[in-house]
Amino acid sequence: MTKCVRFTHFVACNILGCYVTISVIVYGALLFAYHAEVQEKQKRQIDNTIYLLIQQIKGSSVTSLGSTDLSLDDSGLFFEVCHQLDREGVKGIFLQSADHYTPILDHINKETSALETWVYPFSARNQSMRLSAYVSNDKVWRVFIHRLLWYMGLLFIQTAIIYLLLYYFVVRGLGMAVSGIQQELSQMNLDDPKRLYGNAKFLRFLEYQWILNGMNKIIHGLAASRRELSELNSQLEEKVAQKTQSLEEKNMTLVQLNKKLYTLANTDSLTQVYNRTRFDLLFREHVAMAEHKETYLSLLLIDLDNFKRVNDQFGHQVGDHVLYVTAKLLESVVMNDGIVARWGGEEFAVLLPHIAIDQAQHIAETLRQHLEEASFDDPAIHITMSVGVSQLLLGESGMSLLKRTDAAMYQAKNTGRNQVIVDTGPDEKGIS
Ligand SMILES: Nc1nc2c(ncn2[C@@H]2O[C@H](COP(=O)(O)OP(=O)(O)OP(=O)(O)O)[C@@H](O)[C@H]2O)c(=O)[nH]1
Repeated sequence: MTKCVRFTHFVACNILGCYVTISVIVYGALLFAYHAEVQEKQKRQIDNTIYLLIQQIKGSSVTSLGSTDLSLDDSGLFFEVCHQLDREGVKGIFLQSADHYTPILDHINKETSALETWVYPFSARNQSMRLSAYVSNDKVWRVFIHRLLWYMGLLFIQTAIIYLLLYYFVVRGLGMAVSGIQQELSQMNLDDPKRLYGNAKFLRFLEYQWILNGMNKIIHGLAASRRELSELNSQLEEKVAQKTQSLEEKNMTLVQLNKKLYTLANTDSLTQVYNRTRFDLLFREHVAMAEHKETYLSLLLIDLDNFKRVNDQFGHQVGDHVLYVTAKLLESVVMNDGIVARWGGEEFAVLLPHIAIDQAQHIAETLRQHLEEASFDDPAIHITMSVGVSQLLLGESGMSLLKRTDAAMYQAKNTGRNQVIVDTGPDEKGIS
């Protein structure tokens, strides 16, 4: 808005400048004409004065204006006219004969006798003389300057009125022109831009149309860019979503593979119970925990009896199946009370945290009975187990526990198989 006002000033100043220049020229011409008119008027006035004076003094009628013929006899009259004109402020007085043109002003103010001396040469020649006079420049200039001031005042007032009118109409016009656009812009929706029409009153001005066209171009350009940007954005979002989905799928696959890897690393592939590596780790952890918290920890080591015969008699595949069924049987009996692992070959280990040796013995006996009674695909298959049972003693190492349990298991093997041998400590051993 400030810029508009400055522009208004610019326009107003230019128009006013032209107006003032033209006015000065017009007023100058008027003044020039007036000057000539004043001079003419003054001349007529002087002539009139001279005429009246002569009439008054001479008492006779004079026919011509502007010049007065005087005879020598009128020399007295002549002096009186001269003095009277002098009093009126007439500066230039000329005495003119047929061949002579003499300014006599200076002589008027001198002694009358001197003037008479000066005039007499004319009278001696007995010529008629013509008296001419003009008004002093000072008087003309006074009138002229008065008129000039008057014109200047008039010019000033006109300029001020025009300036105010211009200012009012231009500012108001610009305001109205802009407010039309402003209103349309405030309701503009860049997703579906309408064409700007502005204020209809100002459409006949080219500049206004140029501005509107320019703005319409910019707005439509903006809307097009916005649409492109939005399309690119949605494409980008789609791509990101696709990538994310693919990454999630890969991640899922990775998690599953990781799980598989973990299972493979920790599980025996045939029996699907923990393998020896995993069991060793769990065994160390539970021994440490039991020592630390002083809780029970019992261990069963199981060896299938005469398993070689099963292999030899029914084949390795059947042997494998028997191993698998045995592992499932162990798991079903132990459930969450312990950890079942394949110790190696046809041997299994069962770790029983928080379980004392009596209960461990009971579990071992249950296992033994279940396997003894178990039936396989071929009814001819009959399998039993020898079990060694022991409990971690206070201050005992894991290795010692293993050795004692292993020894108990071998004892069960060597003393008839299909039995449970309990190792309660360094001194005592029990058979069930
Ligand atoms: N089918 C099969 N057989 C196995 C597997 N691992 C070990 N064996 C067999 O288990 C048998 C173990 O035989 P031995 O060490 O003589 O023991 P045993 O025949 O059970 O005799 P005792 O232990 O003295 O009662 C061998 O024949 C091995 O081949 C296995 O994963 N699958």
